[in-house]
Amino acid sequence: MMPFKELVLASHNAGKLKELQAMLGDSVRVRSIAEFSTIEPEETGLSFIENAILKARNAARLSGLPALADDSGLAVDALGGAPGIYSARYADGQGDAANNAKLLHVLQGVPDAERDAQFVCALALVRHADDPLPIICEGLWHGRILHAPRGEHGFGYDPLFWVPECDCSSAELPAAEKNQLSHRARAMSLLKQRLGIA
Ligand SMILES: O=P(O)(O)OP(=O)(O)OP(=O)(O)OC[C@H]1O[C@@H](n2cnc3c(O)ncnc32)[C@H](O)[C@@H]1O
Ligand SMILES: [Mg+2]
Repeated sequence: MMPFKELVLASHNAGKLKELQAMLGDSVRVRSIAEFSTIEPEETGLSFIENAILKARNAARLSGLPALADDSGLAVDALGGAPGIYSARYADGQGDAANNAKLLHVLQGVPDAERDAQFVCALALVRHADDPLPIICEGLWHGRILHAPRGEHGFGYDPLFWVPECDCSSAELPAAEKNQLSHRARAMSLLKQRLGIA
């Protein structure tokens, strides 16, 4: 049993919200942070975990509810792990298409064998804004950066992320399949185990 009936999802990203909601199912009543505020907190942490905690605390403070936050991104080996925690801001806040264009540009001429990457997801759950023991779960998804976008599903960097085990990009995977395999799916599966709702 989920230890509470209701929680707020601390994300302003529609793609993430859809995936998280699908993964949580009806285990808990999910509220959106958009009901409480449209202002996004500054992500000042140096790690996915710090940023996830910061977003969860902010949402719990605004809503008075337990809060679940997701901080995620793409770490490219050839770029020393960039864009990493800066994935959303890679092209200075110009959005997904600009982020993808920049990534393709900086990887121009890099051969397939050197295009390994992983999606990273850190989930943080706080019971209240000052929770001294947030629950943290992480998930990784290994793949490779394509030379051109493929597929229409998903969001963010999905059209550039080749998934070797599926022989397609993550934007070519139907939502239900991505939600079984992704970095977010792995982190959520661990969270459900921790909460005893697996
Ligand atoms: O912080 P919130 O409000 O949750 O929304 P955000 O979009 O700013 O989220 P992050 O700060 O965690 O940044 C995540 C970045 O990584 C990308 N990303 C994360 N998960 C992804 C996925 O499953 N598929 C494609 N791109 C993903 C996403 O597009 C963003 O550019
Ligand atoms: Mg963000």
